[in-house]
Amino acid sequence: MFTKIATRSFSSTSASAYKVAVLGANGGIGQPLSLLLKLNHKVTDLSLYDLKGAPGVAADVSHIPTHSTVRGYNPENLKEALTGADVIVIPAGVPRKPGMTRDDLFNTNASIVRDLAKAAADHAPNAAVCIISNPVNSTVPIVAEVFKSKGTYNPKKLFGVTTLDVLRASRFVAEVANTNPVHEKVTVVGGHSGVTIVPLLSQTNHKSLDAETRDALIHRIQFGGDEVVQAKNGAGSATLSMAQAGARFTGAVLDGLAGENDVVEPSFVDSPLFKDEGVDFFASKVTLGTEGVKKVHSLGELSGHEEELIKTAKETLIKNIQKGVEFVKQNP
Ligand SMILES: NC(=O)C1=CN([C@@H]2O[C@H](COP(=O)(O)OP(=O)(O)OC[C@H]3O[C@@H](n4cnc5c(N)ncnc54)[C@H](O)[C@@H]3O)[C@@H](O)[C@H]2O)C=CC1
Ligand SMILES: O=C([O-])CC(=O)C(=O)O
Repeated sequence: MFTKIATRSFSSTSASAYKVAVLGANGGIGQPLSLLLKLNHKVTDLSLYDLKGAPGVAADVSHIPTHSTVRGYNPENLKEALTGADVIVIPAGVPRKPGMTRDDLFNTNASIVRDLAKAAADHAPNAAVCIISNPVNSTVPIVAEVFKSKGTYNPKKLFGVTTLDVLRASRFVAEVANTNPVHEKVTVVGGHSGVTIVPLLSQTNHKSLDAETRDALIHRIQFGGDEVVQAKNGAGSATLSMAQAGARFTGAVLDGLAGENDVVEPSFVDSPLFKDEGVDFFASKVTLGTEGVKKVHSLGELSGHEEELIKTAKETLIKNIQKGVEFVKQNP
């Protein structure tokens, strides 16, 4: 069979030439994420950093013949890893084991994310920063506080990556409705843990599911991470699906930076939607542009049931966000 291979031309002066740094690149997410980013033609400089092992991942990934340079860095070269980065993706930190909540990761991951945020603020203050490390509802506010303390906070350039919830929603809704998940688009809003994850099924073609089916579907989307944690049985949490989610979200940020039109993905961002109620960060659809966040979309029309879910999500989010802010105040 003859397969037509698409050819593209590249120029080193192209407006679509970006340095992307992955912090935690030797991890379960970091490795496949680095692979997928090597396949993104907008990434011309892929910078892989970890406490150890990143040079090995870089050597491996660098043999893939796409038009990018790949370099691996150990802690003594963190500055070099970050300098000139347009986008920084952070999957550094420990994952869950069965029986743990994402919040149980706070004690370990808060300081990891704080320290990486300090380095990012010092060496790449204009980069878009995409946070994967859990608990996202708290680690994103931690990064914001660190950048504020250094006078470099740009709310348009900080993102909590909630794309895995979007992928799961597409997959799980398709399983219930017996449709092709590729065509299922579900907006997921709120945050990234349990009840803070709110899929807006009323805005899909599946608004008339009976209450029992709907509730089971929503529960599966909210607790999809637990399915993987339990199946991996102590060996970690989602890595491969998360790498795909992270690559998709990073790709969308790059598309936005490159000035492409109508780049829209849900993300947990510094949001005006519920600030007057004390919820400073909230995930909703975001249009991505050359300066990062171009527009934070409102939630649109909600069912009464979704209104209730959002109310519950906000109560937990306020506490999760406050915990991150307090952590930086107490442990600057
Ligand atoms: N946002 C989301 O949807 C998801 C988030 N996660 C979170 O992503 C994080 C990473 O998960 P995995 O890759 O499975 O864990 P992992 O343990 O396999 O990898 C983590 C990597 O981070 C590195 N690391 C630790 N401290 C570091 C530091 N100070 N600087 C640089 N690198 C450092 C480790 O050396 C390791 O290579 C966890 O917190 C997990 O909960 C996981 C799945 C989905
Ligand atoms: O469940 C976890 O701990 C990892 C995660 O965030 C997810 O899979 O959504």
